[in-house]
Amino acid sequence: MTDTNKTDPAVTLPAQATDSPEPLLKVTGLTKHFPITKGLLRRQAGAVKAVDGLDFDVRRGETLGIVGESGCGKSTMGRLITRLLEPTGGTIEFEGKDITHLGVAGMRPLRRDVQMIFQDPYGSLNPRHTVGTIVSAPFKLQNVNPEGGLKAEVQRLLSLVGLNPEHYNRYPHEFSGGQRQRIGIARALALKPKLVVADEPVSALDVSIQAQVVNLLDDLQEELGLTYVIIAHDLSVIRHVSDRIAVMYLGKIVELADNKSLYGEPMHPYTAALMSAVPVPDPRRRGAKSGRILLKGDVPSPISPPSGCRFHTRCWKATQICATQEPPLLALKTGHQVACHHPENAPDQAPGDKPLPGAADAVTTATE
Ligand SMILES: Nc1ncnc2c1ncn2[C@@H]1O[C@H](COP(=O)(O)OP(=O)(O)OP(=O)(O)O)[C@@H](O)[C@H]1O
Repeated sequence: MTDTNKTDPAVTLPAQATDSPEPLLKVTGLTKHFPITKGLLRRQAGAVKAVDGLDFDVRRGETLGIVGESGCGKSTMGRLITRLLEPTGGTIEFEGKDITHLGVAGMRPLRRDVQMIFQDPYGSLNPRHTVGTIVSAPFKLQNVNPEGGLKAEVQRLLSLVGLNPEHYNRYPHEFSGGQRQRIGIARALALKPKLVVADEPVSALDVSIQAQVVNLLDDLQEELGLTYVIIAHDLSVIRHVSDRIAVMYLGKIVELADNKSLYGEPMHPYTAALMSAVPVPDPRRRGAKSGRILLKGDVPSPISPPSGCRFHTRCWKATQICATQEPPLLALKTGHQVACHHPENAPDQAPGDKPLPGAADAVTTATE
């Protein structure tokens, strides 16, 4: 089956307000430690520090991209802010209301406002249910009777995401990967949410289909005034969709900036390394000496992360202070925060500090 990215221009939902100065979501000191238990008595022997003190806002109408290597805590963060996971510490405020520890009943109205799109468009759809049943489910769960009837509303949503409304009675296996992700998007948008958290929404799709789904998300945002948090390990997807971007490393945000500033003048050495590893698509630049920074070694374990700056064990700029003092996330330029003692493209925060032995060998550089 072919995948189309056409949305029906006749179908619109009211746009949500985008001019309020209050952030839609505010996260302070957000932490999630998964306990590791041992023995018959399941004594706690340690913890996986998956998310370890995050501070950020999501503004109305924006797309905040979250990027970082596998295991840095992106999905855990997504599940915390949608309250699918209970945080260990910190606070989550949605429209100024503290929702950190709301129970099932308290969360009920919020379930309409905050929706999640998952990575695997097949695994997240029940194969025994028709598309009609899948997209109707949020209405039934929330006891919502749409004007004009449920079937008409579901068919309207299917056309909104570029699917044929006649396919209401088909099953997920009858659709392509991209179309299945569109079904997941229709389900997420059913109750007109204010915030949509998409965890790797295109990484399971063929590259040729990825752009179509990314463009659909873009179109729907404009049409419906949605606010997105998009989680991805792929820097080019994040660059394409995001207004602002948070870079995560081992459970922490190491850099947070607007798209242009982050890609134009990255400040954290980790961000610089991530970006220099992205292949250059422009054939004219392929032959140029781009000086790619190749990080050596693996990401350390989140069970016992390195002291001080968590990146210091892989950083070519690391000095004594990096091993002992955790750098705070500071705005070194307007709208550009970084947690680094020795940032790129900004004044050194600890000039004259002694380099750590072997730091210079933490990377190799490659020229193409
Ligand atoms: N339920 C859990 N119990 C124990 N550890 C967990 C649990 N969920 C996640 N983790 C661990 O927390 C850390 C962060 O995982 P998370 O899935 O949030 O990272 P990620 O950046 O989304 O990675 P990926 O892109 O591979 O999904 C990892 O070390 C992971 O093994």
